[in-house]
Amino acid sequence: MTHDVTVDLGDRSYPIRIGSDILDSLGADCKAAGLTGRCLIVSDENVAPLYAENVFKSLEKAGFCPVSEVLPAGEPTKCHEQLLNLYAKAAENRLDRKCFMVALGGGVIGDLTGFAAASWLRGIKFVQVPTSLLAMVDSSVGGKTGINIPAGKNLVGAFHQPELVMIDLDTLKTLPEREFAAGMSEVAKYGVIWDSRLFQTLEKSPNDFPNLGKIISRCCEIKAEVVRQDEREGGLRGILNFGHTLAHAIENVAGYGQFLHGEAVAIGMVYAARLSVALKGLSVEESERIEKLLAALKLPVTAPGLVWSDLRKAMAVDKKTVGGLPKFVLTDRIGHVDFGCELPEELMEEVWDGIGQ
Ligand SMILES: NC(=O)c1ccc[n+]([C@@H]2O[C@H](COP(=O)([O-])OP(=O)(O)OC[C@H]3O[C@@H](n4cnc5c(N)ncnc54)[C@H](O)[C@@H]3O)[C@@H](O)[C@H]2O)c1
Ligand SMILES: O=C(O)C(=O)C[C@@H](O)[C@H](O)[C@H](O)COP(=O)(O)O
Ligand SMILES: [Zn+2]
Repeated sequence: MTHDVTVDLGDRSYPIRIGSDILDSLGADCKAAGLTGRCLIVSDENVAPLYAENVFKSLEKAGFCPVSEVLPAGEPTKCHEQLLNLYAKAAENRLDRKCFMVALGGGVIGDLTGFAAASWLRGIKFVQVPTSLLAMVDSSVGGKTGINIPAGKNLVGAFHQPELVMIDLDTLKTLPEREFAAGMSEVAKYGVIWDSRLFQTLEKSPNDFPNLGKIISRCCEIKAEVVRQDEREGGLRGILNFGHTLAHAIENVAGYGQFLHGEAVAIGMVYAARLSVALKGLSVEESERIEKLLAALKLPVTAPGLVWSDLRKAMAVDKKTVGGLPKFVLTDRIGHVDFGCELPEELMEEVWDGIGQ
């Protein structure tokens, strides 16, 4: 059985299809979505051996002509060299404007492939098949695509919506524990920014998720609603960046290796919660609840060894920085946030000192 959440964007609307053991129907669903021609399936070295054959066969059976490209796993793959590599594959396989790409994997593959599709021939269609928890609840939905460059995280990219998002919950069975926890970080984010009941559900049993499908579906609903209201981040969409102002700086300064994105976001959310106590009247008790939940989800809540001046320098090139001032998403109570908040420099450093140690 499948369940659909719709991302409602007029003539660019698309379904997020959620179900178990549904990779076999990808080809038929792509056909139903009006896709045609050849397609380039992009995956990584961990995911491809597990799922690429199924996806390939399903697309072939539905009459498409698939070709595959398998990239190294991990954040460093979200770079311009791999983007050029995908353009080369697209050229070699004569991907024309009627063809499409399929991103099979986590957020790294989704962001990179989405940007390749957004820019190849000035834009061809693509499909997201997220296989990590993080990609299911966040990166595959909403059309933010892009790559990292040495100056910073996600600095080059485009808004380009997929035609379809296919979430096969069974693929989570092979996801490593650390990657699962990283995905739970973005799940907890939705609780803080939008849904206090979701936050409470996680608090009640942070190590056991009998209703994981429902939790994933709820996260997709929240993201779909935020994106419906503000596709290109003119305002409201900024709330999805809760914890990310610091997180992106941490990932960049640590060299995209030490911390997974979700882990950096967890540290960033602790930082944002503490800032919120100082500036938004968030109670110390609620700030501690956020911190306790993240720790219970097996996420890091401190980041020893990173130097504030390096982080501050990295923040200066973040895309949310305007006129040298980084913007933060802060919360006054669990379930509600404000975006675009500016802070005194001393406070930024003082609160960091409690986390960076
Ligand atoms: N576009 C957006 O809106 C958005 C939102 C959130 C995060 N992101 C981006 O997403 C990226 C992080 O995504 P991620 O956490 O999925 O990382 P990832 O793509 O590196 O995947 C995590 C790891 O798990 C492996 N993996 C994935 N699915 C698997 C499975 N089913 N079984 C076994 N192994 C599997 C991958 O090979 C990889 O090693 C970051 O670059 C982040 O910036 C983008
Ligand atoms: O979809 C969004 O909007 C988000 O902000 C989701 C974030 O979890 C994600 O990490 C996103 O890639 C951050 O985008 P950026 O434009 O701030 O780099
Ligand atoms: Zn994120």
